[in-house]
Formats: sequence, C-alpha cells, structure tokens
Amino acid sequence: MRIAVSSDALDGVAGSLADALRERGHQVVAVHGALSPDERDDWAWASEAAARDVAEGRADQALVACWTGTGASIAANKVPGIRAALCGDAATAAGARRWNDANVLALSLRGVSPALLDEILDAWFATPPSDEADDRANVAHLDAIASPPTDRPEPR
Ligand SMILES: O=C(CO)[C@H](O)[C@H](O)COP(=O)(O)O
Repeated sequence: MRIAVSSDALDGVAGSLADALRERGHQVVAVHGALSPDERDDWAWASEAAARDVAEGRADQALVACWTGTGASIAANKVPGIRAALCGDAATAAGARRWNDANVLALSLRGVSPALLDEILDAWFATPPSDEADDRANVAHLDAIASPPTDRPEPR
C-alpha cells in the first residue's frame, strides 16, 4: 500500500513511523512536516499535506502524528474524502478500519510507545472495512454531512 506520513515533531516514535510501515511491506510515498527538511512542520500544515496525498490519489492511506494526535486528526478530517481516526490502542485501530473505513491513522507522539505502535499498526492493516449495509450507510453519510444542505428552508 502507498502511504504518506507526517509529524510536526521528531519526538517519540515519529522517526520510526516510516520504517515501521516499510517493515510491513508498505511503500512510503511521502513524508511531511518535521520528517521532511523542506516543509513547514506545524501540525495543521503537516497533517493537511499527508491527507491531501490521500484525497488526491498519490497515496492510499496516511499516518499523521503530533504530540496529542488531536490536531493532526482534526486537520486531516478537514480535507474532503478523509476519514481520520485518532487511535491509542489496537482495538480502536481495528474498529476505525472496520466500522469507519478510516483512511488516515492519527497517532499521539505522547501516548504511543514503540510496542504500542506495533500493536496499532498490526491491527490497522489486518482489519478490512465492513461490508455490512448499515456500516456502509454510516460511512456514506459522512460525505453527506460534509456537503451543503440540500433542503434549505425558503427565505422568509
Ligand atoms: O499536539 C499537538 C497539536 O494537537 C502539537 O504537537 C502540540 O500543540 C505542540 O505543537 P508545538 O510544538 O508547535 O507547540
């Protein structure tokens, strides 16, 4: 799988994210933020860049990180077509893939140890999206939420 990676800092597991993906057979197609010598490393910009790689077809998924993981996930979710999930454990990562069809994994550099990173990545990549109708309907509705309302009230 082609994966873009971003981080706003080089703390904790940030420096090993790309290698952890390559070890699992994935292709790291872009690194952003503090992982790149040429880019702005603030979390909103770094995470946006990785999310746009997915939304614009240069990557299949992205892994975005910041100290809390919250800013990276919020920024990624602002990009149309992105379903970013902040995951702090393997069960959440599996659920994000199964029920949310998440295409961006957001991580906290503060809360994720190297061992926990392995657990989260293993669960994330082992879990396919659900094909049950109610799960697909939920995921499909996300695009509707992000679109302008169609039933606008008449002007008064
Ligand atoms: O967790 C984060 C955002 O959600 C950032 O990593 C945190 O705010 C630190 O950023 P900076 O080093 O630019 O102050």
